[in-house]
Amino acid sequence: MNNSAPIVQASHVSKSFGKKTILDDISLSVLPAETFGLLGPSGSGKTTLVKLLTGIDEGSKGEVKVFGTVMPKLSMMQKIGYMAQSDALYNELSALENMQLFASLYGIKGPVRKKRIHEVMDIVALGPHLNKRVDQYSGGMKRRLSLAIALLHEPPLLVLDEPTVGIDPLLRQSIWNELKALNAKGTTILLTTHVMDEANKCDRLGMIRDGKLLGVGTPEALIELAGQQTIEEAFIYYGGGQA
Ligand SMILES: Nc1ncnc2c1ncn2[C@@H]1O[C@H](COP(=O)(O)OP(=O)(O)OP(=O)(O)O)[C@@H](O)[C@H]1O
Repeated sequence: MNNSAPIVQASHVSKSFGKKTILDDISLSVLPAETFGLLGPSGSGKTTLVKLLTGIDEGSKGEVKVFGTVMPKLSMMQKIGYMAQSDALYNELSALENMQLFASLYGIKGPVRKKRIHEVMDIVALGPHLNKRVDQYSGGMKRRLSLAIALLHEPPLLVLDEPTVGIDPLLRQSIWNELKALNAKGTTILLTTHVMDEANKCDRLGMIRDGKLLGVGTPEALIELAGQQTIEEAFIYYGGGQA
């Protein structure tokens, strides 16, 4: 694989549940060290697509490659940090115990484990709450802990499903700063959002509605091509409506 080869490549991917088509012939590439945002309303198929791209689920048609490997492939989990939309946390354990559990799954041990846990908990501003049980965490704190777990094994690809839902604006800004710092160090980020101002922070966007990819490009290019002023207007335009 050369340096500019896509990190994620979806070719003509479709997914149906029964007779219902949820994703319809989606092709897209995520490039090294970019933040690629999947923007779409609730129910448009973002989570379903992300699950296919991470190999959690398999498409009905088409092919997904991550780092040049055809998915799904279990061993790729070492290279992917995945933050699901619903938090996969052990509520009766403390944050620290949750982190230790996930660290051991990734083979991170000893002093490295301790250092890394403190690093990622600082990123999400949960350092002072390390020993608190997760069932005493707020919804936003659980989101932040899930993000910290996704960052734990320093994966070269981060896949984040609605990472900043329920997080206050100040912390959201600092998480975005961190995501951009990770980009600068070479980490590739694929995230989903339905928030327009977050979409503007992505290097490139894929606009998705009713399981169809309406357009892919930089926010500026998508706005300009649509002859509109904002991402929101461009989204309506690509969806066939009047902005
Ligand atoms: N296992 C499943 N069986 C049947 N239908 C499903 C299944 N999973 C998802 N769907 C349907 O697929 C569609 C897309 O769902 P998906 O969760 O991918 O959307 P989304 O864009 O992530 O929405 P949200 O932002 O609300 O999470 C929805 O209509 C949903 O009901």
